[in-house]
Amino acid sequence: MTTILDKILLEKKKQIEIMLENDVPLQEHKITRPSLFDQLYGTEHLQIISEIKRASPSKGLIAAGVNPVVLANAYYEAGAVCISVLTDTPFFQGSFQDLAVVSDTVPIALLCKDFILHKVQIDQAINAGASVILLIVAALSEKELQNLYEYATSEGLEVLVEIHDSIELETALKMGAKLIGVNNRDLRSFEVDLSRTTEIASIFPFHEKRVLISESGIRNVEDAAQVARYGASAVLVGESLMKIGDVRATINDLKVKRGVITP
Ligand SMILES: O=C(O)c1ccccc1NCC(=O)[C@H](O)[C@H](O)COP(=O)(O)O
Repeated sequence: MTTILDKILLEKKKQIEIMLENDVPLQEHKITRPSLFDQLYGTEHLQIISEIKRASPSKGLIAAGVNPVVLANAYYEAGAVCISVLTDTPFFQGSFQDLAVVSDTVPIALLCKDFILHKVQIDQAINAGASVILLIVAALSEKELQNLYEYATSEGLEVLVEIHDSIELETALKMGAKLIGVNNRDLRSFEVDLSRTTEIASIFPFHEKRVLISESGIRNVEDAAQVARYGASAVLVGESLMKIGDVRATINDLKVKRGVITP
């Protein structure tokens, strides 16, 4: 059966062909944004990676007309540790233009949230001002993952490696990932389950100086508290923040105290 992830990756390959034909060169760059890892490692309180998300395959339109500059400023002033910008257009209605305007607006860590399969996308992310990229274990072979990871870090980026189960955790650990995100959403079935984070947390090597991030499906302070209790350093939140009126109060509420417990 063809899943949504298969469809996204197929479309992404077509976009990569076009990017390669257009040959946009990597610009001279020096990444000066604060390190996401440094801010998350050992944090006492859960930190918030706030996402700009206009639409999604699971929810359709969320906030199509959002102004990314206004929202990025609100996230920054509310104390988000990082802003995640979805740059995929066909499925999320985002763009590298969104990333570039957010980059011009805020000085904090900036995540290019896309389905990266080729280094040309990493070049685009850098050109648009990202300091962090996402690599999804389920979308790449181990060799591709390693090559893209090494290329991104050699260009000064941090890499958030996204996993969904213990086998993918093994892959991420083997390649030396320091920032590891558990996606609570199954990208094939859309099912969201926060116990993905608690299960991974129970086998996560916190003592090895690695950071665990819980991604997707965080709707309220109870959800935040659940993943924080198990040692997550940050949550990546999209839809709930896009729909909420008071971003400042919500981000503040989500910054609950962390603790590492064994389930
Ligand atoms: O959000 C989706 O429907 C989706 C479907 C298929 C692949 C990826 C998808 N989302 C990307 C993300 O990882 C989320 O935008 C991010 O973690 C925030 O999730 P949420 O807070 O649940 O909006």
